[in-house]
Amino acid sequence: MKPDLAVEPLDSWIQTDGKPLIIAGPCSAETEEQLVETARQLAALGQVHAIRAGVWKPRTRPGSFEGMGEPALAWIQRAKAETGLPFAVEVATPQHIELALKYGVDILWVGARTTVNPFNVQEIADALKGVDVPVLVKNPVNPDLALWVGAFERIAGAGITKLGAIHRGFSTGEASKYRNIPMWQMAIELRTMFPQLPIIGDPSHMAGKRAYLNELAQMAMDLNYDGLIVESHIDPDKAWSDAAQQLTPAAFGEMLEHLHIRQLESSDREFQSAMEQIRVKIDSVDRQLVEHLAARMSLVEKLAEYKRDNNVSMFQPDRWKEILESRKQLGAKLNLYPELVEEIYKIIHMESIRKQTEVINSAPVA
Ligand SMILES: C=C(O[C@@H]1C=C(C(=O)O)C=C[C@H]1O)C(=O)O
Repeated sequence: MKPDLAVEPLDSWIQTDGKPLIIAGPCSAETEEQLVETARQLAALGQVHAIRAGVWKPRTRPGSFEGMGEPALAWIQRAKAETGLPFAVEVATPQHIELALKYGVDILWVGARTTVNPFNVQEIADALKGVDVPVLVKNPVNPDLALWVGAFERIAGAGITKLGAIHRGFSTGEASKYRNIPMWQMAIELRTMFPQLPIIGDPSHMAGKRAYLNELAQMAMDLNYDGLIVESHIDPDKAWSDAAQQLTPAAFGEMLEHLHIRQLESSDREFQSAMEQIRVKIDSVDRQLVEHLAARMSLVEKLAEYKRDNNVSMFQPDRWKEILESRKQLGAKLNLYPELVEEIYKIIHMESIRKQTEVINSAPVA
C-alpha cells in the first residue's frame, strides 16, 4: 500500500505571511500569572504565531509535576484574549481532547510518549471524529518511522486534514550531548514520503539545554522545516518542568533574529546553470561509487568461495581492523571525517559478511 495523506497546507489554518510557523510558550502552564505574562512577552516579539502550553504532562516517574489540568485551560482563555494568539496544547486522552476543545484550544498536539502507542493514538483519533482542529503529531520516543506514519494515518483516518509533524528527536540509548538525538534522516524520509505534510522542529526537546537551541533550530531551517516549536518561560530557571531547556521570551526573540532562513529555490539563471553542471558531475561520481561498490562485492564473493572450500571463517578480525584504520586515514587525508568513513565501512563490512554467509552456506562448486 502506497501511503498517502490528505493534508491541507499550513497557511490554510494559520497565517504566517510565508514565514516559518513559530510556536513558543512554556513547557507547562504553572500559574495564571506565569502563563499570561509569558504569552504577553512572546506576543510582543511580533514573530510568534501561536503559544504552546503544557496542561497535562506525561512524566517519567510519579511524584513529578504533572500539569495543572483543567484550571490551566481557563488561564489559556485569558492569555488568548490578551494576546489574540491561538494556543496549542498536548492531548493524550479523549478526555483531554474534550476539555481542550471545550475551552477553545486552537491546536492540539500528540506527544512522543503517546505516538508510541497505537492504542492511545487510535483512541485519540476516535475522539477527533467530526472535529475540525489542527493536530500536530510528535515523533515517537524511539526512532521508528512506521510508528510515526501510523499515527498520521490513524488521525487522518478520523477526518483530520490540518495535520503536521513535530520532530522532537529520539531516545536511542546512544551517548549524545543532546537530550533526544535529532536523527535528521528520519524527518527527511518523512518529507520524502509525504511532501505535503508540514514538519515543525522542536529544538527544545532535542537539546535539553539552552546552549544547543540555536544550532538545532538553524539545522531545522536548513532542512526546509515549516516551523519551530520552542519552550519559553518568563523565569526559566524557576520553571517547574524542563528548566534547563527553556529560555526567556527576550532570549527567544534574539534567537529568532539570528536564524538564517534560506529559500528552497532561486530563479537566478546563472545559479541554475552552475548548479546543473555540478549536478551532472555528481551523477557521474555517484555512478562510479555504485559501480565500485558492486565490483568490491564481487571480489568478496570470490574470496568467500575460497574460504568455503578451505573451511575458513568469513570474519577476519585482523584484516577488518587493518581495513578500517587504513580507510579512515585515507579519508582524513582527503578531508573526510574519519567517523563518516567508519560508518560507511561498517555497513559495507556487514554486507560483505552477509554475502559471504550466503556463499559459504551454498554447496561447493563441483
Ligand atoms: C573479505 C573478507 O572477509 C571479511 C570482510 C572484509 C571486507 O569486506 O573487506 C574484511 C575482513 C573479513 O572480516 C576478507 O577476509 O578479506
